[in-house]
Amino acid sequence: MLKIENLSVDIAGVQVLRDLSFELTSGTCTVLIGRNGAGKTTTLRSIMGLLPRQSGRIVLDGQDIQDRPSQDRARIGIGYAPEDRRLIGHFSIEDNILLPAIALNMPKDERESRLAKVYDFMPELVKLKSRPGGGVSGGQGKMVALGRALMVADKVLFLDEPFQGLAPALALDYARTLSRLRDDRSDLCILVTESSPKLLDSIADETLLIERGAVERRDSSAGTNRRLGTG
Ligand SMILES: Nc1ncnc2c1ncn2[C@@H]1O[C@H](COP(=O)(O)OP(=O)(O)OP(=O)(O)O)[C@@H](O)[C@H]1O
Repeated sequence: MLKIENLSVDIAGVQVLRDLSFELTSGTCTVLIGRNGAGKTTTLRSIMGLLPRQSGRIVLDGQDIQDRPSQDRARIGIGYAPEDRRLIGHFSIEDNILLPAIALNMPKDERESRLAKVYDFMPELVKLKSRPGGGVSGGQGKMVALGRALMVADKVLFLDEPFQGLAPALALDYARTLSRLRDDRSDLCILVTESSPKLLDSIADETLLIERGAVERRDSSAGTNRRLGTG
């Protein structure tokens, strides 16, 4: 379980996240919905340790991780696919997928067994593996970015606006892949950000709304929004 407690983050002297608190549970998919500029990317980047926080705790399976260096996030099992896919154009797709494992100095056996699991789960990546990173479409790139995040995502998977710019058929494929992942991986907390909830309605176990850097939980059964407590 990942717990975010009272996270506040300023960027350039402006408060962007305000006392944000929420929890992610293993085996579930949480969707963080918010309009442009609401703070979705800032939330993920802050949890990844890529932005400094003013206050707040980040607790993974009972351990405080907020003061650990950002490069430790992958080591402790958090996979992250940023909004811009960040594939390296002159590396092969396979090397792009392997990048976090290489960065962590993972032993070759482990790297290969993790890669085999990613290919098992996403066989469409096998066909692309020899292509250069710069030689795939936007939608294929999103799949590669998901595979790369899965290389290290033992506990948590963050996907930042994965549907943005995807054609409807590819978006449906991506949503199906996500749905399988949610069903297959009871050990994984999944957090997906989106500006529109439509595609994710069927796989969201919980939907959080973020507005001007503060989070609300949408209680779909009651049809109301409830501001999350700050304690
Ligand atoms: N580098 C920066 N400098 C100044 N302000 C920033 C910076 N990065 C983000 N912000 C501000 O922080 C707020 C939240 O931005 P963020 O990118 O987290 O939103 P978002 O919900 O992910 O939006 P989008 O859907 O457009 O990606 C916005 O008001 C944005 O202008």
